[in-house]
Amino acid sequence: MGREDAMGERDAGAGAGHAGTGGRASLQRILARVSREALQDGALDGVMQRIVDVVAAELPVAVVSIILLDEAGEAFVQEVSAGTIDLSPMTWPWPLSVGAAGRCARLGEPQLIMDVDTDTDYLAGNHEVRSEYLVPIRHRMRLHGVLNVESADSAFFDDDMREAFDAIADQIAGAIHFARIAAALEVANARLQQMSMVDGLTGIANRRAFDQALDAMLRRLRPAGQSMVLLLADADYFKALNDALGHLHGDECLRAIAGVCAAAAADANGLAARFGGEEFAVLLPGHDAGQAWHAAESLRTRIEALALPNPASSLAQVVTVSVGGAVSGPDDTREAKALIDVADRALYVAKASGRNRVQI
Ligand SMILES: Nc1nc2c(ncn2[C@@H]2O[C@H](COP(=O)(O)OP(=O)(O)OP(=O)(O)O)[C@@H](O)[C@H]2O)c(=O)[nH]1
Repeated sequence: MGREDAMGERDAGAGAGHAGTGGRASLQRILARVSREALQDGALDGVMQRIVDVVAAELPVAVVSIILLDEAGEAFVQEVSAGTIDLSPMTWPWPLSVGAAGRCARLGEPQLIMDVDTDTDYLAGNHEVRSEYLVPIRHRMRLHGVLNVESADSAFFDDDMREAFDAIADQIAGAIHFARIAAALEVANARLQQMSMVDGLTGIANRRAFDQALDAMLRRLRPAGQSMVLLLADADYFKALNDALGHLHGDECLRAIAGVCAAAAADANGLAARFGGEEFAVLLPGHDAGQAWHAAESLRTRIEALALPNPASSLAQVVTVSVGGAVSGPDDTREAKALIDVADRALYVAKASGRNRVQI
């Protein structure tokens, strides 16, 4: 419905919310429309804009705006408005010590200004404005902002009209409350989703993220005619290390190994993951059989070069890893599981043939 339509309907039927049954019917219709907009899904800005648009379409106001407070409730930070006139722009943030809206927020009570020329707090935004009504937008104890309505008619804000705006402010408060909850939930969900993909000890991808990445990589690389390499690196004599130097030292070693795996993966735009326990996986997209051994050997030597003490190792006095690798060419039809199995068997061979070595 356009502004003209709304005015026609209002004039013919309801008398713009003034006393009597017509006024009640109009108020109910406006509240129903505001409520519909308030319940729409979407970002807060869009919801607020639709609400002021509805009010401006239904009532002959010069300006209707929602002035939002910051999270701490210490200053206004944003305004969405609609109406027939423009107001001069504000400077943001707008402190609560300033203006009739600031007074409304400070006192937490509606403010009726019958004649703007006599109110010392009124900030003149347009000389056509004669009267103003401001209502706190509060949900339970939290003040979200102020509903600001300005009129060119000094007699506009009668009891019925003020009652209507009080009710509209309540609906806006509910809309803002739910939009903010929805936004907070979205952030929390994204954070949970991210946490569910990360290994808590090392901060690199966990097994779930690895499985997804391997599937996605195979689906992406094979049609593009590219190979990839999967390396599984398992720390040697790790139980003995834990027994000798304690679990916390073991944890430190795992974090350091994860760092080397992550760097190796990053060099190839790949992914490093904690495969489980003291075992790590590195995915190297674009690597072929010719590069696999070199990549695995480089990983092994970089971890040995960390020189993390492992006095319990019969191989060296430092932490070492055995590495098993599998190569998947573009014509390979094996599933991810089969590829893991190949790398796992190669790892077993590396362990069985002495540890601290590579088997592809
Ligand atoms: N500190 C620490 N140790 C872990 C963690 N996860 C698994 N481990 C330990 O890693 C050790 C793995 O032991 P094994 O599977 O016997 O392997 P290993 O002693 O490294 O022997 P090889 O692999 O045959 O060289 C176990 O003692 C686990 O408790 C962890 O998050 N932190």
